[in-house]
Amino acid sequence: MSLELAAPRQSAPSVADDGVWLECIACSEQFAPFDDIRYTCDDCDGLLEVRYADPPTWDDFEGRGVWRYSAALPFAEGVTLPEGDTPLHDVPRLEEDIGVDRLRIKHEGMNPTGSFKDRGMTVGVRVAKELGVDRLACASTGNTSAALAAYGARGGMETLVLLPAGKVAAGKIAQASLHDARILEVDGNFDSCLDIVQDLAARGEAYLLNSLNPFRLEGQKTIGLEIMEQFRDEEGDYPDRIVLPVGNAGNTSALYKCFRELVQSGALAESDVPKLTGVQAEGAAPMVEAVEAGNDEVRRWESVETRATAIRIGNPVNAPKALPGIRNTGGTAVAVSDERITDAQRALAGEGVGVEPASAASVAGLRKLREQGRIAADEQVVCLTTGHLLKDPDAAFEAGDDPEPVPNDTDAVLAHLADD
Ligand SMILES: Cc1ncc(COP(=O)(O)O)c(C=O)c1O
Ligand SMILES: N[C@@H](CCOP(=O)(O)O)C(=O)O
Repeated sequence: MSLELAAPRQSAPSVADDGVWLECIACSEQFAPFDDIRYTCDDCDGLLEVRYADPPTWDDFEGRGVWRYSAALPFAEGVTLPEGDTPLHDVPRLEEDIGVDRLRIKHEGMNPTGSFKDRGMTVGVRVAKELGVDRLACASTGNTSAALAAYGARGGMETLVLLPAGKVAAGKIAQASLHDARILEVDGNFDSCLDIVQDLAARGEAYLLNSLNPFRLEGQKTIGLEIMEQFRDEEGDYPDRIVLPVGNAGNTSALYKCFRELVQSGALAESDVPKLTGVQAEGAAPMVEAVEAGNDEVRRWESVETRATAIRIGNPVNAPKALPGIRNTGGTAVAVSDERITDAQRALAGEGVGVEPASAASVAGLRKLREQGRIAADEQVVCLTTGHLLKDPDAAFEAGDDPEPVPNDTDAVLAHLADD
């Protein structure tokens, strides 16, 4: 395994604010974190990362939720609902059925707005306040818009969300609507919505809070910190592998950064870093294509389709951060059919864990990789489930059984039950 992780601690450059700065992952140019609004490098347009002179160790964390990890974040507190502290479920039947030594489900659908995006928004909206911006904006397949709307409302700020028309699950639009976001439905896919939001941001019309914003990923990094602490406390060890759905590849990037910082601070041995394993739907799998072909760049897919609308994404903007994360941790990537996703959604529901289709992709991917022999039976695995079942009620109805009409009479109900 070549982690390229253990870069020595850096002393803070002159641009740093309280030991925090932004650094381009392509050309290493450094920037002050809050003197100006930027999402990418001024010089080469590369992706930016938040860097710390002093990444923390386990003893530096106290409290609960995302802000337990404030020592690993740019601020001590944020605009909170609060978020994080999500369950790590055991799923014994699924574990046995798939055939791994341990299987745990980190259910991010249990965040306040029902997805992991809340972890990013609590930090991102805090940064927006620091920068003094007026209007927050995002492109979204649904969950980002729900989270932005809620956290924007919490922070008393104006929010604007651009959604691909007809391709966003009902629960998510309902959330954005009630939390008072201005919702624009674009006649295009998610990737074209993001192109427009990037243009608006470049023209100074809005502060972009998609995962291209490096501060969003700082909040999402806490998924990794929580998994490592919870798994270690319950199993006495760290997981061998984390399997997660991939859309814009923000979580893959955030988890990789989490592990790099833990190794940097001495909190984690390189050999204990879990293998990051990404799963995409077959109809929207540009990252899988790049991993399988050994490419350093991801080709944009202009046409994408999957029932898992949350990961219906053809141009993962965080690919330059996420591809090294998968490769350097010894992970892999796999594409799964919509049928496999629905089967996994049912299997999780059968263990009491209700997730939306994109979330079930992680379990579908794990099963496929086990069937192919690409994951060993002795592995301890955490699957990330990213959004709650109620986000997409239509998909839940399609995957579940139909209600049975019965007369308004107890004997008739008993007769109906006996009929089976
Ligand atoms: C429910 C859900 N799962 C997975 C993803 C993919 O996450 P990422 O974009 O961080 O790869 C998204 C959104 O992108 C999502 O909304
Ligand atoms: N699934 C996402 C797509 C946008 O991803 P982001 O992490 O870049 O905001 C969504 O819910 O909109």
